[in-house]
Amino acid sequence: MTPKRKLPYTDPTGIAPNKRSARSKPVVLVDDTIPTLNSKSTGPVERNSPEFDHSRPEERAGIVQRTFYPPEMSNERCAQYNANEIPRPIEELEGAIASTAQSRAKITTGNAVVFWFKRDLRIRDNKGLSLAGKKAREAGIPLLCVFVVSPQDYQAHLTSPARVDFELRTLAILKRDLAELDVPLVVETIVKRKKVPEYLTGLCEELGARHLFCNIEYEVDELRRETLLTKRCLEKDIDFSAVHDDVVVAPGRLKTGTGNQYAVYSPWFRSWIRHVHENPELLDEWETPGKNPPSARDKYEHLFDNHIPPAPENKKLGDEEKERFAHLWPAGEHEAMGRLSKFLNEKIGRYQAGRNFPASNSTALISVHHSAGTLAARMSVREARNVNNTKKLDGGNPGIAGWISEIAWRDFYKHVLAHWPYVCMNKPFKYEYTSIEWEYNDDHFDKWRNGQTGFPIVDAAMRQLNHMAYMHNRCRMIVASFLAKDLLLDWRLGEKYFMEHLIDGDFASNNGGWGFSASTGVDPQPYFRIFNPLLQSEKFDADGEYIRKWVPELRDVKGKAIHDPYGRGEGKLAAKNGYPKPVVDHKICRERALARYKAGIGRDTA
Ligand SMILES: Cc1cc2nc3c(=O)[nH]c(=O)nc-3n(C[C@H](O)[C@H](O)[C@H](O)COP(=O)(O)OP(=O)(O)OC[C@H]3O[C@@H](n4cnc5c(N)ncnc54)[C@H](O)[C@@H]3O)c2cc1C
Repeated sequence: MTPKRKLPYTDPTGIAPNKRSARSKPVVLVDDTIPTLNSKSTGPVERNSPEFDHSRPEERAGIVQRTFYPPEMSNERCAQYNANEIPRPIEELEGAIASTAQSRAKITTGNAVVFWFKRDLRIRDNKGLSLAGKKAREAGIPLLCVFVVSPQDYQAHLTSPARVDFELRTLAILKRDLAELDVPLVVETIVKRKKVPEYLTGLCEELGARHLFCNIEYEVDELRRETLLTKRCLEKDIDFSAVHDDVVVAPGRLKTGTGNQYAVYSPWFRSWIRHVHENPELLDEWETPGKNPPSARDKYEHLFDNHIPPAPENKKLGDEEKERFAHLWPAGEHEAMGRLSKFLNEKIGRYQAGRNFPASNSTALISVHHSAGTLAARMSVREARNVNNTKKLDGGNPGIAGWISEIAWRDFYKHVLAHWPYVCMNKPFKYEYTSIEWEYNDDHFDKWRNGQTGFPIVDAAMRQLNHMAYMHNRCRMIVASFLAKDLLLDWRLGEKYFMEHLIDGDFASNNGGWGFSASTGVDPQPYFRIFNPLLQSEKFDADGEYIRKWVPELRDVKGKAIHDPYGRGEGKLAAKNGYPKPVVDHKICRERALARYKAGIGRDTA
């Protein structure tokens, strides 16, 4: 192990130690005195000492959830993935699909075809469902659908209660729509996530189904589960088909001239555009399944009777929250289509000019639908192209081209996740940044999450998140940068908080966004480019409209002082209304972050 050096420390509060109040006293977020699962020593060890077990704070802060996962992966193993020395979960799944293809093709149809819904909660333009429907129609047998509620998966994936509620509301709509096609939707709660494959094979056996279809999810656990299912199903004479649907272009299809994966968005995007132009069928709509034979109603009456369960105990919302989220985020694919058409008809032309300004209401507010799969990304790109004056995805109206390029970001981050699977195992894409010394300061983290940092743009954004389970993209970047660079808190604390609160929480996009902001991700932006929250605020919320909406204590602050009331002569008014002073000094923090990043990176590359 490389010896840890003492790190330069500058107090970011800018207050002399003897003048610090109890409020600014740092409190560790993790308890260093409790021995860890893999620690040999029993007493506390200095963070900078060579014996310090770096997995401890991560585990105690709940970043590495040891109930479900092993300790943090080593840099050596990340390097092995990058050197193609160990197979990636996506390669294992694709390998299992290919190696079983011949045997699976010989399986004759049984009494029914089953489709397993996951994060693809729609009937329209759903590839896996469409293929399942086609198989059933050709064999003249019914299509049956299933969704598994897995409380452990919700816990392991940090799914927010708002999102669980959205999914359950969507399932009720989906069940009703499928019933109109005489297709039942079974919604079953399986407490232990490891039991899901067994439940699915058991269900197929019980129903006499020999074909099970689903769409692929790109997180590691899910890819491994589907690999296992491919083999287990075959042992039971069931053909399990997992297909690419969540993205426009499947991961692994775009390669650089030297045959490598792209790790930078711009060249990847040019390649994505070229690929879709050359393969326009990628945007074609998948056929909606037809009606089941009339006998299905009677035969599967018990399946139609099945009810949508309430949210699991650990993901329940209060009554007021339930009402608020149902009002803000109506569920289901009809709502998604309605939102999409309204955006395309009324707003997309202004998208490029307005998308960075949080008060301008210029974006589609559609991410929850892409994320829960109530809307296919493919459908969004196709419909946007259809309202343009060219078939070129990167031409014509700049608003349309710009919007399509944002959806491409979503594809990009899924490609990154599939090719660099360790990002799903708590490691940064730039794994050599693992040794950066992060803070685990309770007080700072509390202020950040509650919108009490004294930086108006940061506080407005965090309050938007806490109220709406959503935050504008520009603000996501600002608060993420503030957490990682100004507070120097472990960026994974912020990543986790986002997942636990966003209704549109999506592992790949969230991880990608946090990696971008903390400079630990795929983006080539160097760590020394640090967002200045004041400049961001002045540039993207010049009139303070967004701040005034979310921070009522500052509603009466006039002019430019809204961005920094204590620094611009409105401190008295802010203090009278209970608005806090800045928790840190940005200039000092900037220097501290530069030193820490430099030291951390140096430590691992030394
Ligand atoms: C730190 C951070 C965390 C994020 N976490 C998530 C997340 O958990 N889930 C999520 O869906 N998005 C996430 N994003 C991306 C982005 O902020 C949201 O997708 C966007 O704000 C959604 O609003 P909209 O639907 O109005 O987007 P629009 O601007 O209308 O964009 C259209 C669609 O394109 C996709 N998209 C847009 N921007 C991005 C982007 N930067 N990365 C990936 N996809 C994008 C979304 O599906 C979005 O619905 C994150 C960004 C950052 C910086």
